[in-house]
Formats: sequence, C-alpha cells, structure tokens
Amino acid sequence: MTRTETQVTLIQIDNYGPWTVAPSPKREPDLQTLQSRLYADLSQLVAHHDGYVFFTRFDNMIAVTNGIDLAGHRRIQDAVSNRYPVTVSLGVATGASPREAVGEATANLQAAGSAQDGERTEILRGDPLCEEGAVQIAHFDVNDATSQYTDELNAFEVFRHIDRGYSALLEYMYDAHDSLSFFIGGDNVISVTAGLDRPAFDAAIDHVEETAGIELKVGVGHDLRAGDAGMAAKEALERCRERGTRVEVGASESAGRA
Ligand SMILES: Nc1nc2c(ncn2[C@@H]2O[C@H](COP(=O)(O)OP(=O)(O)OP(=O)(O)O)[C@@H](O)[C@H]2O)c(=O)[nH]1
Repeated sequence: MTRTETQVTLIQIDNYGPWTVAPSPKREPDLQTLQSRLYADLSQLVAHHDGYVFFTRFDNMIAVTNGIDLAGHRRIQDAVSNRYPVTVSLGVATGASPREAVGEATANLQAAGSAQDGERTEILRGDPLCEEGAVQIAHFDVNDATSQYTDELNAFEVFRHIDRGYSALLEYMYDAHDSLSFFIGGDNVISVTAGLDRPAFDAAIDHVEETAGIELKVGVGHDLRAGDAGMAAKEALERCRERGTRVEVGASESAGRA
C-alpha cells in the first residue's frame, strides 16, 4: 500500500476581524454571503487539482491538498484576490497524521504574524510533498436519517441529533486517531484519517452509538488525491447500503493499522 502522508493547507482570510467592522460593523447577511461564496469558489478551485476543502469556521478553512504544489496554491490565492474584497494566506504542511499536518500548516502561518495583522497578507508558506503520499478519506453517514429523524422530528431537533453525533465522532477521531472530521451537510461527516483499518472504524461507530445514540456506517477510500480517495469512500458507502454492513473499505486498506 502507498505510504499515507496527508498534505493539509490552512486557508485563512487576512485581517478579517477588523475588516468586518471597518468603518462600521458590516451587515451579517453580507458577511454570510461572502463567506459561503468564498467557500464555494475555493471548493471548485481546489477540486480542480483534485483536493478537498472543508468550511470549518469559514474565516479559517482546512483543505486536503495532496498533489498540489506551491505554484498551484499561488494560483488559488491569486484567484481569490482577483474576485473578493479580502485576501487569503495559505499555510501548507504534510504529516504522517492529519493532526500533525494541520499543526504544522497552522504553525507556518502563525510564524508569519497574527491573523489580525494588517501587514500580513497573502502569505504562502510550507513544503508540499516532494514524493507522492496517499490520503485516506472516511465518509460517515447516519443510518436511516430520513425515516428516523427528518420525517419524524422538528427540523431543529434533527439538527441537534446530527450535531451530537458529529461532535462525538469529531472528538473520538481526533483523540484516538489524530484524524480530522468535518460535517459536510445532511447527515454526512468526512474524516481525514491515516491508515486506519476496519476494527478502528468499527470501534469509532460503537463509541458514537454509546455516547450519542447515533448509528453510523462508513465507507473508506485511500488514494494519491483527496478527490479520488473521497470517491472511493463514497463507492464503499454504497456497498454498505447494498450489503447492510456498517464498514466497507477499499481493497488497499486491508493492510492498514489499528
Ligand atoms: N454532502 C453530502 N450529503 C449527502 C450525501 N448523501 C446524502 N446526503 C445528505 O444526507 C441526507 C440523507 O440522505 P441519506 O443518507 O441518503 O438517507 P438516509 O435516510 O440516512 O438513508 P441511508 O443513508 O441509506 O441509511 C440527504 O438529504 C442529503 O442532505 C452525500 O454524498 N454528500
């Protein structure tokens, strides 16, 4: 199996806090519109290179960028400054675990100055992978969310249930496996993991069921790019639905570690 090495890019809007209140506080719907449009554009720009972006806090987004070099990052950065009244800084790093990678990517930006330093703009710092490393993506989905929740409870109660499950999964995957988990809409969560095997995913699902009462299934993919690993994960998730199983992994995953 190709060695797992996750490349993470921290995308941070430059000096955004001061901008939101200059010369006076900007209307919140305008900020929400800017943030969601920026996420949409970044999602497409990064997907063009077969990477994934997660919206996280919107002013700070985390991308999985295996295969994207510094020139590719610079083009993404330029596209943002050409389209928006704000600019972004990018910190890039690789790690044996996603947690290690995001730690280094963050440190790269923090070393260049504060997120609210008007002089620190359009930083691009880090070392993209010289050699090819693979990324592991796990796509989790709540079992029967439509019949159990969406068609039964009020919309906010559904949101509470899904969010409780997401929080339990996020904490467990970070603490137990140095993995980064992101809510991606509906009843879906993507975890960026590193070489986890079937028993590790089974244990994660058990934990969420025990602590949050939410039943999950997961499809796992492993490939050189996040986009390809993500598609393999979605195909594996479909196999869970067809076979009634709760964990399906791509063929190359069987050699993973617990
Ligand atoms: N982002 C994202 N959202 C999805 C995807 N598939 C489904 N959803 C969302 O999740 C909601 C629930 O869909 P499903 O997960 O297919 O339905 P379910 O009732 O949970 O049924 P099973 O998953 O088969 O147990 C949908 O309304 C969508 O909002 C996906 O691949 N990506």
